Amino acid sequence: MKLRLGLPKGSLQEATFQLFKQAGFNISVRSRSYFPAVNDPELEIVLMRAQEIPRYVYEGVLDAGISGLDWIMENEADVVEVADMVYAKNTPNPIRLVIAVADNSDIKSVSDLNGKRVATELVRVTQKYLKENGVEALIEYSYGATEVKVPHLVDAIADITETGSSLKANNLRIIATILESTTKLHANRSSWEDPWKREKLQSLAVLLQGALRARSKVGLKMNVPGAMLETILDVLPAMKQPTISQLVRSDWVAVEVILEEMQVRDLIPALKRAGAQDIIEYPLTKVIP
Ligand SMILES: Nc1ncnc2c1ncn2[C@@H]1O[C@H](COP(=O)(O)OP(=O)(O)OP(=O)(O)O)[C@@H](O)[C@H]1O
Ligand SMILES: O=P(O)(O)OC[C@H]1O[C@H](OP(=O)(O)OP(=O)(O)O)[C@H](O)[C@@H]1O
Ligand SMILES: [Mg+2]
Repeated sequence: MKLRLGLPKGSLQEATFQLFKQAGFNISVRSRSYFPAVNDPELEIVLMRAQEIPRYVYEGVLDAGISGLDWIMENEADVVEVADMVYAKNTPNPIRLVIAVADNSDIKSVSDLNGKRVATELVRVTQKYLKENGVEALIEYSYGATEVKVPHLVDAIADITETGSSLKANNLRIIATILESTTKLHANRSSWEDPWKREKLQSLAVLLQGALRARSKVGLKMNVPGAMLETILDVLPAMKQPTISQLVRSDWVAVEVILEEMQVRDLIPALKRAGAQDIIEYPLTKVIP
């Protein structure tokens, strides 16, 4: 038995392959081949455009796939969300589909878009949003490079923003957010009813989400004189229950804790001051709660 899984070519490809590698799946693509090899005989991977994956999952050509919520909605694909995975092309954050106009435009809010031209790759989602806001605008499909069309070709665009650099480079100003989108592992409804496929998808989800969760965390280990232990425990973040182990033939203990990487910069000097020694920090590959 094999699970047929669609992975996105394009913006999400690199980030997705890296995540799979961290989760234990090595995917290798030969140039121009859309069926990459993977070190799991139970997976058959197909590389496709993220725009189309939800539709093929819905139709059952694929058992499951990875694409953004934006394309699941644009395709109106009735699929099962197996896992929400918050990563994008460049950052570990959600992306937004926004409406933007030229910095110096008279358009201040969505209601000013009546009768205006709007270019977007996500025509249906944009149309629905404007309709809900009582706006009638001319929405045209854009094949990409959408930002450059303002102000000469269109009055506004609805486009994805992640770091904001494309908007900034083209002197655009956001007037509304249509939706926030994250990357979804999603499945075909009948594939999800198949016990083997469901279990395979759930295992995949645990590994992928475990890998994502591990990215912002690190492990910290140190040796502490027994007498200093209470002071050290006061310094460590209150929410954590550190593991304490006795060092052989000594009254020292080893203290181990997993925490947010962001906390470490302040913590290590404080631990040192409080008497900890041999402090080591190590990266984590997976964290499964
Ligand atoms: N910075 C980003 N810009 C655009 N899409 C992004 C970004 N980060 C993540 N995504 C997600 O990637 C998917 C789009 O992927 P895909 O690669 O098929 O299109 P694309 O990036 O427009 O391709 P291309 O590179 O040919 O323009 C969407 O589901 C979107 O949510
Ligand atoms: O906020 P940012 O970090 O700048 O990312 C957003 C940009 O990335 C995507 O473009 P893509 O690379 O897919 O090119 P395209 O416009 O040709 O589709 C998206 O359509 C935006 O243009
Ligand atoms: Mg694009």
